[in-house]
Amino acid sequence: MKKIVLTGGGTAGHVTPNFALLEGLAEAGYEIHYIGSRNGIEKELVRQQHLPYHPISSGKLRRYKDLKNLTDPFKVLLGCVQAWKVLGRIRPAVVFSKGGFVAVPVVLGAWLRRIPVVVHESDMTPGLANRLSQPFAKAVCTTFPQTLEHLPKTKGVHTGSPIRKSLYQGDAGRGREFTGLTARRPVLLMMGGSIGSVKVNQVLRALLPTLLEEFHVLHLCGKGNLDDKLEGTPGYRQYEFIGKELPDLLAMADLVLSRAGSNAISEFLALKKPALLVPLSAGASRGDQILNARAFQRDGYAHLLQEEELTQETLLEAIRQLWTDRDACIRAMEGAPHTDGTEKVLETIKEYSR
Ligand SMILES: CC(=O)N[C@H]1[C@@H](OP(=O)(O)OP(=O)(O)OC[C@H]2O[C@@H](n3ccc(=O)[nH]c3=O)[C@H](O)[C@@H]2O)O[C@H](CO)[C@@H](O)[C@@H]1O
Repeated sequence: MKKIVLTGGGTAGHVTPNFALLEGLAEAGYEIHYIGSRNGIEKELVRQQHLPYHPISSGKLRRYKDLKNLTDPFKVLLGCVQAWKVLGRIRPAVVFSKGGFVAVPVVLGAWLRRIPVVVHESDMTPGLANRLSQPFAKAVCTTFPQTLEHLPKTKGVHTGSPIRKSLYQGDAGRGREFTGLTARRPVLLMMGGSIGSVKVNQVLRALLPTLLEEFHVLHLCGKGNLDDKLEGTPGYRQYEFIGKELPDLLAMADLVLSRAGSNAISEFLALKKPALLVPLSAGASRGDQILNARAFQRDGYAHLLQEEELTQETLLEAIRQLWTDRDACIRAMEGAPHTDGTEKVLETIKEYSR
């Protein structure tokens, strides 16, 4: 039986797109394995998918410091040896990497074993792990067409972002049952990226008394960010991270307030959810979310509020403005050329499997 090793981790955005491929890979006859870190978010997410999980050592994730992401060279080297060994046991036909720091040793291990590697880059410009992986990959799939400019002509393939099928199967009724918010009122879903956003959380929470007069608010606030004082607030529900109920919560949502992580915004586009994006500032990141959000704003799929301009007043005004422009946003998204990269990524993987 043909085998495939999936890898990627550190934040959910480097993991969840892999899951969109599972059904198609199984249909194509691949036995699927996952290599991830010992303690990263990918471990628990992959366990929920019941896939064989092979943990390796990986350099510490020091976010936003670019090269320092890989400053633990010993652990990275150990990870390479471990990945090389695991790959020798599994002997996959191909490795698919969704990036993130754990992916680099796996890509190197695969290259040493002459196993073809396909990488996927979600952001407009390639992240550090993918920049390091690119020379060892046969192909680099991209969410945005503009990313091809940053890649060798022979390797870049614009595919779009793979979207999990389950996201299309959400049911608002089930969501209302789960949240207990049964009254008919517009629903604002706030998603701060897979780890939440302390900054947006604070402003949103300060604004709640006003917002709750107009909306129900579902708040995905990130691990460790629950606010006990707000438990029981009528019309408001907070969750650290939502797993299998996410499709139902998205189905309930009329508007989304979100960071501009590439996978999250690709999901809003695929589901035609008008979004107000507050991208992570360039000071706190390499600025990828700003580029993502600008592209979405330009195409009319979302509204943009810069973090530097985020106050209770601007947030309230921007939410109200999006509510007014909701139909125009949905129309723009309905006209988007293609919004789900699953099939194209699967084709690329099959093409390069040995
Ligand atoms: C802080 C940071 O480094 N962010 C980066 C990270 O974002 P991050 O890891 O937050 O990834 P995204 O926002 O792209 O995706 C988040 C994923 O988590 C899922 N989700 C989220 C909340 C929840 O409760 N349940 C759930 O399932 C979303 O549906 C989505 O699939 O990787 C992205 C893709 O490389 C980049 O664009 C972001 O800039």
